[in-house]
Amino acid sequence: MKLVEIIEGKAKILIPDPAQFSREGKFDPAWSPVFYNPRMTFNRDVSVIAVSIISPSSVLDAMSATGIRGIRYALESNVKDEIIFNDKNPISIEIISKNVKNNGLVNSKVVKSDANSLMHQVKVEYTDLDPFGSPAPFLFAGISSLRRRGYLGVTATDLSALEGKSKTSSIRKYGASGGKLSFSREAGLRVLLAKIAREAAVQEKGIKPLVSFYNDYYYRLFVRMDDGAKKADATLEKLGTLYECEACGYSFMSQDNCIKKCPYCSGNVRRFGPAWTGELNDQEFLDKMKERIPSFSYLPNIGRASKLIESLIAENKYELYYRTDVLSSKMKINMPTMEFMINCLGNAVRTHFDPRGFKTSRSISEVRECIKAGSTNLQT
Ligand SMILES: C[S@@+](CC[C@H](N)C(=O)[O-])C[C@H]1O[C@@H](n2cnc3c(N)ncnc32)[C@H](O)[C@@H]1O
Ligand SMILES: [Zn+2]
Repeated sequence: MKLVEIIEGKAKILIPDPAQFSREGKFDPAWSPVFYNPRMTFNRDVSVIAVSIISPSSVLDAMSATGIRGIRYALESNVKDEIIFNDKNPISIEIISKNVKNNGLVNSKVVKSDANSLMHQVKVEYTDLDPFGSPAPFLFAGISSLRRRGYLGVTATDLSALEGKSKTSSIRKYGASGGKLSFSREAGLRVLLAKIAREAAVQEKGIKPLVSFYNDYYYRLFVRMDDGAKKADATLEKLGTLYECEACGYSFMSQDNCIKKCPYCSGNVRRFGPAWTGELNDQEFLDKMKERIPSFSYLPNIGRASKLIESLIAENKYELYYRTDVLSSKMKINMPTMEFMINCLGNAVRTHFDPRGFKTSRSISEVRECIKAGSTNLQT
C-alpha cells in the first residue's frame, strides 16, 4: 500500500494514497483501508483548541484510524502525560505506529482492541469518541473510561437518527420519539446530550456541556463528567421535551413531557425527546477558547473557528432557534430578510445551526409581528 504524507495542524501524517482507492476519478475516505477525512479538519481544529483548555493528564483516542487526532492533541493541546491510541483495524495500527514515531511522541501507547472492551479497562482524564456514524454504542463505555472528574469528546454523524428523520433509528439509538421539528439541528444536539446524560446517570455521574456545535452534517461536543449520585440527579432534572406549535410556530422546552396544546394559541404541538433542556455551552469555557485563538493563528481554518466561537458565545443566552422560512410559510406571507428580523427584534442573533435561523428572547407574538412587518417591507 502506497502511503502519502499530509500536514494538518502541527502534525505530519502518513495516509493511504487516495489515488490508489479512487473509483472513476472519485474518492470517498470510506473506500480507503484506513480512514482519513480532510472534511473533518475543522472538527479536529476546534477540538484541538478545546482540549488545550482541558489540558488533560491522559488521553484515549478510542478510534484513531491514522492517529491524527491524538497526535494533534499531543503536539498542540498541552496534554500533560500519556496518550493511548486505539483502533480495531490492524492496518490502522501499522499506520498509527509509524505516525506516532514520525511525530516524535514519546509517552504514547498504540493498542488494537475493540473500543468498548478497552474503555472498560482503562482510566484516563479525556476520552475522544470519533466513530463512523452513531456514537450511541460507545457512550456507556466511553464514560466508564473516565477518572472521577473526566472529559468526553464526541462526534456524531448520524443526523437522521438524532434529528428524528428516521423514527425507528431515533428510538433504537437514542430512545427519542416524536415528530421532526423545524429547529431539528438543535433538537439533534439536545437529543445526543440527553443520551449522554442518561448513560452518565447510570454510572452516578453528572454532565456539564462545555462546548457543543453543528457543522457540515455532524455534531461535535465536549462534556465534563462529575462523580456523584446527586450530580447525576441534578443532570437528569435537565432532561425534558422539545415542542413546536403547528399553528403559530411557538417553540419551547419543558420538563413536562405531556403538553398537548400551545400555551400561546392553544394549537396542537409537535414534540420530540427526551432532550437536554440546559445550556449547550459553558460561557467560561467559550471565553477561554476565544482567548486561545491567537495561539492557533497557524491553522488555515482559524478564521472560521473564531467565527464559530463568537456565534456560540452570542447564542448561548438564548433558547431554541426559529426559522424565518417556516414562520412566514405558516403565516402565508413573503419571507423577510434575516437582517430585517434581527434589527426588528432587537434582542436577537443569527444561529450557527442554520442560515435561515435566529434566536431571540422576544415572545412569539413579537416575532410574528416582525415577520409581518418584514414581509410588507419586501412587497413595497
Ligand atoms: C471515523 S474513523 C476515526 C477517524 C479519526 N479519529 C480521525 O479524526 O481521523 C472511525 C475509526 O473507528 C474504528 N472503529 C470502528 N469501530 C470500532 C470499534 N468497535 N473499536 C475500535 N475501533 C473501531 C474504525 O476502524 C475507524 O478507523
Ligand atoms: Zn401556538
